[in-house]
Amino acid sequence: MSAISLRNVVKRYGRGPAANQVIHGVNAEIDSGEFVVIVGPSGCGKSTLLRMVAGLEEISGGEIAIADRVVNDVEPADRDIAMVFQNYALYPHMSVFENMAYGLKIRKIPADEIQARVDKAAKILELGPYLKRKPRELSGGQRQRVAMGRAIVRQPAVFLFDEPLSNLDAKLRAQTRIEIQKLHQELGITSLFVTHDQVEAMTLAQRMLVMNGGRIEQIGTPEEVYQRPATTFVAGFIGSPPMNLITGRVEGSTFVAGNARLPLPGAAPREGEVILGLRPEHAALGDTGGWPLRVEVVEMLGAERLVYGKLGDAAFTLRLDGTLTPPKPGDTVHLQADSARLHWFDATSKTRL
Ligand SMILES: Nc1ncnc2c1ncn2[C@@H]1O[C@H](COP(=O)(O)OP(=O)(O)OP(=O)(O)O)[C@@H](O)[C@H]1O
Repeated sequence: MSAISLRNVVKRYGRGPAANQVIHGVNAEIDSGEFVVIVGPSGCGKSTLLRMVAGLEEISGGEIAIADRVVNDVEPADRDIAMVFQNYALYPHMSVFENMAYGLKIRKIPADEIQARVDKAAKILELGPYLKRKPRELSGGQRQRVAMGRAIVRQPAVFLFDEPLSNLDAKLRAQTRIEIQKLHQELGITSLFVTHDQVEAMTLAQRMLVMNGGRIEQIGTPEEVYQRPATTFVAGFIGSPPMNLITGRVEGSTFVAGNARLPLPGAAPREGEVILGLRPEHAALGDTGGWPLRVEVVEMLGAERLVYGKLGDAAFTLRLDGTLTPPKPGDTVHLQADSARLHWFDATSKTRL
């Protein structure tokens, strides 16, 4: 059974010829208990898609089903979902307990049941000592946990998260990511999580849905998306620093990019115009031969070093173990790449060959 089905989902803002289409026929099936992350750059339509699942935006075309029931015309309150927002949306005049209990109270859940559910959620989220405080007396991370607690007590079929970590500092964001993972392992509730942060997407997702310009570029596990990106967009978006992408021509066993002639370590999928991809972490330094990289800048990041340079005219980034003796600006180093690590894309359609 699919917990959430998106079938040819379309969104237009406005009507008639002036309408602005922002979602162009999205299809996806999310299994019961799955944690799926929608990731993509600002403006790609991920919040719009999530808000359509929540019922906060009208669906202009296609169908959305939750637990096999089409919900296009179902009110948000009747969709059996709970949403956690970026700004937490807590009531400032209510205590933590009251914030968590509010949604249950208006549903006329008996008081002892409310008490039991809030106590359980507070225990899971370690909010017990703060139940009497007001939101202003909490840290950002604690407020975020209250927002999650409010969603948990509802016992919904689906959790929807709209960039819930983006107001936290880097350290707290990493901690909260781990808490969300634990929560999912414990409760097993189907979750749809929106973020523009690819690290957040990679670490949280069982499957990720990579969006660009209102379309899905790829759906897959983090491993699939990292190891076999379906398009140059995905190749450049997932992974940090991004994959090196070089446009050129395959001529026999040589890749010609501008004035650089790079010997290929294995067979290319085709002759002629292509885009060659190689991740910064997948090139090694050799003694001679290989690809000559002219070093321009070297950055020390602690565990690793980033080397920025040029292969002919093409920019190239190399990631090295921080303990290795680094090359210096002005040096030419010799890159070795394993044939299995090369990615090939069609130069026109930008899809994987
Ligand atoms: N109410 C609206 N009226 C008209 N256009 C809108 C409206 N809301 C969003 N859009 C447009 O729809 C597109 C998708 O917006 P959306 O907020 O879904 O993107 P996003 O991927 O979530 O971006 P971000 O990460 O910046 O929040 C954008 O081009 C945006 O300008």
